[in-house]
Amino acid sequence: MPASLNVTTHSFTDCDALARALAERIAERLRQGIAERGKALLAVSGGSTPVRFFQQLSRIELDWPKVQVVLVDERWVPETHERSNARLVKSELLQHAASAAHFVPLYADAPTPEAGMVAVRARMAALPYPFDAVVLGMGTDGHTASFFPGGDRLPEALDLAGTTRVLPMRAAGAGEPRITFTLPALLDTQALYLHIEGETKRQLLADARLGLGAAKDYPVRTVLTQTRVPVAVYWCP
Ligand SMILES: O=C(O)[C@H](O)[C@@H](O)[C@H](O)[C@H](O)COP(=O)(O)O
Repeated sequence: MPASLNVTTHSFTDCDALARALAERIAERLRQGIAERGKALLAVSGGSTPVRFFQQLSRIELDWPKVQVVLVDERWVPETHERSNARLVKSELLQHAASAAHFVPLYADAPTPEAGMVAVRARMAALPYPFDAVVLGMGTDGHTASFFPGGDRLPEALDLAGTTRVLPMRAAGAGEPRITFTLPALLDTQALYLHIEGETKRQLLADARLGLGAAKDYPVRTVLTQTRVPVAVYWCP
């Protein structure tokens, strides 16, 4: 499949409409997973962008007890920390109808991601892959998940031939140490979404897709140019 055909863009004039449409799309995927195999697995991103989408999805009725939710990446901080993605998922997504879903954290109570890795790997190995849906975000430095420019394990995380599912990641732009699903692990999915908002990110993504200037080295480019799974970009201004 030519790379250009692998990416479709869904543009919305208002971000609430995007959140509703994406939530409905993901709910449909989860329902399909439950219908086909009695359970569903969803991976979501942290950061600030997904809040409205989480709020919409949390109110959609479906068989939530059969849904397991994970994060594509996590900052290595306890759930009580304001930068914890788990905290965000619990307060914005696992509410209302979705409070019956089962959240599986990427964080373990250990001082470093390396020290917690055995526990986290075992937890993640027990999940029912493939994902029914993976929803990525993107930073203005071109990172997605914890695939940060200059990340200490970036080549390993992006290696499509790799077999490791989760990795620690450290990078100057990442703040605290992180833990992230690798790209091949995230591509083990029925459907892949990239949710971005704002003109800056739209332009950056376009540049990354075409490999223009500095954007040719942005980690998100590897997601856009892979041909294993189509990418549905959801964008609003
Ligand atoms: O933990 C995280 O930071 C995320 O999972 C990360 O990959 C996020 O999707 C981007 O940084 C976008 O973040 P914003 O939505 O805050 O711009």
